[in-house]
Amino acid sequence: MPADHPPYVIDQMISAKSIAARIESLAREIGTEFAGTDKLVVVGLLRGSFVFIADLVRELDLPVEVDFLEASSYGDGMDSSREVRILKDLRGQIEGRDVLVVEDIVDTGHTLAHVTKFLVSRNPARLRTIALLDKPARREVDFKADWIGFEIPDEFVVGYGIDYGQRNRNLPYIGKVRFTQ
Ligand SMILES: O=P(O)(O)OC[C@H]1O[C@H](OP(=O)(O)OP(=O)(O)O)[C@H](O)[C@@H]1O
Ligand code: HPA
Repeated sequence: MPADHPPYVIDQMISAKSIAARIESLAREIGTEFAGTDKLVVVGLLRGSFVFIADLVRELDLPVEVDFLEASSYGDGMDSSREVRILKDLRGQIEGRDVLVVEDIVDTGHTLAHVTKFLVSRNPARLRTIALLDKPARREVDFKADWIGFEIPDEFVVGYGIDYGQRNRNLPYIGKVRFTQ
C-alpha cells in the first residue's frame, strides 16, 4: 500500500538519451577493466538498480553472470534509517570471482558501504562498484564508487528504477521531486 505523500510533480533532470549515452561509455571502461576475465558476476542491488543493470549488462561485451542482492534502508520516505538490512542474499558463490556491484544511487553512502563490506568478507578475487548517480553533498560515510554515471545536487530523485514511496520506478528518465504545497 503506497504511503500518503504531499502533492508533488517531477521535473526531468537527466533524459533517457543522456543515460543511454553515458551507459555506453561506462560499459567501455568496464570492458577494459575486466578484459580477459571469464568469471565476472554482475550483482544488482534490488530494487533500485533493476533498470540500470538491465541496460548496463546489454552493453557489456564480456561473459557475465547476473545475480541480485536486496538491501533496504529507506522504507517509503525520503530519509535513510542508516540501518541497512539485507533482505535477499545472492544465489551464487563469489569467492575467487570478479564482482561488479551495480547500484542506482549513492546518497548517504550507508547502503553501498555496508554491502561492499558484506561481499568482501566472502573473498571475491576483485570487487568493483558502479552507481548511476552520486549525491556527494549528502554523504555520511566515506564511500566512493569506482564508476559514477552522473554527479547530482542534493535533490530527491526518482525514475529509471528509483522510487519515492515505491512509485515512479518506471519513468524512463531521472527526475527530481518538487512539492507543490
Ligand atoms: O546511500 P544511501 O543513503 O544508503 O542511499 C542509497 C540507497 O537508497 C535506495 O534504496 P532503498 O533503501 O530505498 O531501497 P530500494 O532500492 O528497494 O528502493 C537506493 O536504491 C540505494 O540503494
Ligand atoms: O534521491 C533519492 N531518491 C530515491 N531514493 C533514494 N535513496 C537515496 N537517495 C534517494
